[in-house]
Amino acid sequence: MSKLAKAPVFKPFTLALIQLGGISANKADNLKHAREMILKAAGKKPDLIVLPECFNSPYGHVHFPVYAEKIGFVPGAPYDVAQSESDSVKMLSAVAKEIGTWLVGGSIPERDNDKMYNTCTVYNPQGDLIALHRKVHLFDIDIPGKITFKESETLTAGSSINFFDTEFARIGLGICYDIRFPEQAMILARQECHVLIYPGAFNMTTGPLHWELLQRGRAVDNQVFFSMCSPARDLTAGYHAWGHSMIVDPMGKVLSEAQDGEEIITSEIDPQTFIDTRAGIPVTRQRRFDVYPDVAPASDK
Ligand SMILES: O=C(O)CCC(=O)C(=O)O
Repeated sequence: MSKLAKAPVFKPFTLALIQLGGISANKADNLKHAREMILKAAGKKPDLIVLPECFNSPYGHVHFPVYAEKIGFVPGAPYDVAQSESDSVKMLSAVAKEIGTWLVGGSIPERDNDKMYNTCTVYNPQGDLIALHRKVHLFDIDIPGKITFKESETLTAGSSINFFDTEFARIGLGICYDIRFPEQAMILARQECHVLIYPGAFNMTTGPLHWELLQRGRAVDNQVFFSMCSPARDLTAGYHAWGHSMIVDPMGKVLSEAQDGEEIITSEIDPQTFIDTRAGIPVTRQRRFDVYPDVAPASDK
């Protein structure tokens, strides 16, 4: 791994999550509504806006191939949005530029040759597509009588850990089921991320028990801010999302939480909490790499 660039100085900022409702079978309508909600969120003057997992498509195997878009992003290379074949990328880029705000574009089904991914794209306030994360851990679960889902029937897993730098923080990315793998969050934290953002869509079985627990757990383990943004619950849809989009601080305190309908929530992200947590409970300096293997990036050793 090449040496990591130094993380930006962590500065106060406002984070907004859009718990998007009304995701229908019509992609153009979904993009139009997402755009309207981004404009509405911008009225709260946030520095960073987040959309939920699978925001342009209903969630399900039958839908992924129909809604999948070619993005063609190559990490480290400039991306020309004007040449993009993705309507979602074009909309997100244009609206990020229009409002002059950082935007984490939830996720969409992405097609790359014969493979499909669950993919999150990130835009700077100039509208440039600057980062992309493909869900690393596919949602394959089977809880008899409750929920069976196998994303791997149609999707391919991503194979990289991703973060991006803003002028106020280093922000790590994951998508939904990725949260169940503490290693991913731990590596992002070791790569000096201050805030981890995972668009997600838990369900009515695992949501009530695990949604908050996992976010508070990852926040406390890593002493970072942690946030998941869900679609609103729609009982007429095939997949019933849990909702409850949430922002958690490094002490594990829930700063803001949505209910289950369409809603925009915001929180002030205060670096002092990050500093105080790490000073008061100094686990970042108490690790016993003599007892267990180090997971820090090789370049840091
Ligand atoms: O882990 C869970 O319980 C839900 C995960 C999920 O819905 C997803 O990855 O899309």
